[in-house]
Amino acid sequence: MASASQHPSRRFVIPPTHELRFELESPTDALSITLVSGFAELFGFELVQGASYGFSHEQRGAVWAPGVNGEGAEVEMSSLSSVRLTRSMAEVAGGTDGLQGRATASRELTGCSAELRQFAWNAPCPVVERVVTSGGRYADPSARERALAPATNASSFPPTHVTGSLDTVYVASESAFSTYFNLHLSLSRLRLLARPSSFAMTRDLSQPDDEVAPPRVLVVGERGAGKSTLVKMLANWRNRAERATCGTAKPASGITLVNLDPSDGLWTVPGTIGVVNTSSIIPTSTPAAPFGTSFSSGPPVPFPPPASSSTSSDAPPPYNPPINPDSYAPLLDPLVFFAGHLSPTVNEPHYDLLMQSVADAAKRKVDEAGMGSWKAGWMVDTPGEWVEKKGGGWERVKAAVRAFEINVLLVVGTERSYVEMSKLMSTNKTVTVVRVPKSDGASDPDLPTLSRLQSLQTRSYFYGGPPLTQGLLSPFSIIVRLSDIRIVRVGEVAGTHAPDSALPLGATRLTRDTELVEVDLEGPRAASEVVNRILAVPMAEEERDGQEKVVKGPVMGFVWVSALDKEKKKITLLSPLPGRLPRKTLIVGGIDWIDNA
Ligand SMILES: Nc1ncnc2c1ncn2[C@@H]1O[C@H](COP(=O)(O)OP(=O)(O)OP(=O)(O)O)[C@@H](O)[C@H]1O
Repeated sequence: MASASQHPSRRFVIPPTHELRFELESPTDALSITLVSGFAELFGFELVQGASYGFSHEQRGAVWAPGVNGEGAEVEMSSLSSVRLTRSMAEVAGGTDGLQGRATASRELTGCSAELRQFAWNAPCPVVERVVTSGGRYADPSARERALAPATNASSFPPTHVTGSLDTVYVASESAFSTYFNLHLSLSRLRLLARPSSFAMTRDLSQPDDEVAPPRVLVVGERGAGKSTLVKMLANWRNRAERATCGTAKPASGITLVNLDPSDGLWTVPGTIGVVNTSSIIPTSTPAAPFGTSFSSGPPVPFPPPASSSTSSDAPPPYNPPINPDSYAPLLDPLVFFAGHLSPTVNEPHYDLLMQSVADAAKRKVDEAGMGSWKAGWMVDTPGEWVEKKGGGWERVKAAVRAFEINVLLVVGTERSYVEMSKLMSTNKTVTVVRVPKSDGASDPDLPTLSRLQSLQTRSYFYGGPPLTQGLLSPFSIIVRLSDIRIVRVGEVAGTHAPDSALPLGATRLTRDTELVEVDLEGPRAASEVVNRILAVPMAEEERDGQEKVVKGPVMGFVWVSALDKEKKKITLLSPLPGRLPRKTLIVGGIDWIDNA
């Protein structure tokens, strides 16, 4: 095993309220940061001294020294090349032998110091073993052999080579985080002042409706302005404060987070929106799971899989999970809705229905979670397109303000957007429009990066990982008779029907955008419509609950179509769970994925 002393380190000093920004430029790069002394946090997640935090998959981030007791920070970085690792990156990164020594030395010199190490691995995702039980059947017998064969070096994890250098690391003096923290303090004050109405407390009709609402925040801003990061920081700060004050007698209450951007793929796969109530403090390690993961895809396996994965002498050693459990994305229990497309504009009527369903679900979650959660309010993250008037973005903002009973509209970024949003809300006296600056470190990833990330998110849903955040999952390949399922889409495929303006005078369209349209699985276009597509499994059962609930209700999970055999009238699906599909009706959208593991 490569020891820590083999990796020379560089140190950076972070003065109080400054940020150390880093950016992993290649999908094969990885980095670990160790806080050696002092106080520092990463997007609201406090770093523990001596513990090692890993980053992967083109993650960008910033270690912020909040300036506790006026102290700054010192950061040490190691840039490695062509070093051969024999154990997992996390284990090397987590090795504390050399680091503790530096910590002591460093603490004497300055208030805080941290250490950065960069790694790279050959394969972005680990494939150590896929377990096949009697419940799972492989359509192609060789697929089973392939799946059971030990992973080859070409696609192995742990990493075998370390290359590259940490070029994109710098200390930034202009940080927006102090402003963000002040915003958190203002929101905390609103939470303290919040009071349910006397009527709601007593159910006595003679009591007035004198509610003082908690902060219900809608965050808007251009793509890559740092909206999701801001939501995460505000949620982490709130949850840290709640944990610090609630004591041990009762569990900490959560805050409700809503994501309305289908391209984010926050908790499951891209193409979804959803809501979660959480008291977790969310770490940052990979953009594939920026807000934790959902366990709807099966239990994570945070321990090494059985030794069968390394029977051959060439096989890599078994997967070792990160030593530092704090770097795991926490398991959350989100309610997820399938929009089916990466942009809300593809089928707006359907998206609007889903947004209303998410709003109803958020209110229900808050009611169920108790007074602490009610006072925490909620934070709603939105797609970047919404700051633009063209494309109906502003209409969506207004609709979201109504649906989520928003009282704080947070504009991240330009003054122009702030002025426009203020005008938009000028008639709504209950909404306060607040502008916060965009962090210079936040930026919109380019399209290839985005599509790599979206593919990784889908892969993580089925297989688990990425390695620094989660254990390994074992999806099943199942074969289903075409007569046993009904694949539907919501509305016609975009672009295949004439616009309303082109219809003859007085004529209306036969299929509405919110109606289920069955895909003819034996028709000539069937393969192009479903193969390599993600299908959502709705919670509602079409025959029992009706179409409407399928269209606007939440989903219980996803399967992926790997093959369609029209002659044998069978379809092959990759499913997180073995056995029969829980629903006959499956919803297809436009989310493609190739399983190139
Ligand atoms: N201060 C910072 N330093 C370095 N990187 C940052 C900083 N703030 C945000 N980032 C990074 O910038 C990228 C974009 O941030 P984020 O996803 O929060 O933006 P967004 O506005 O939600 O984007 P979108 O509209 O595409 O969802 C992310 O990779 C995030 O980690």
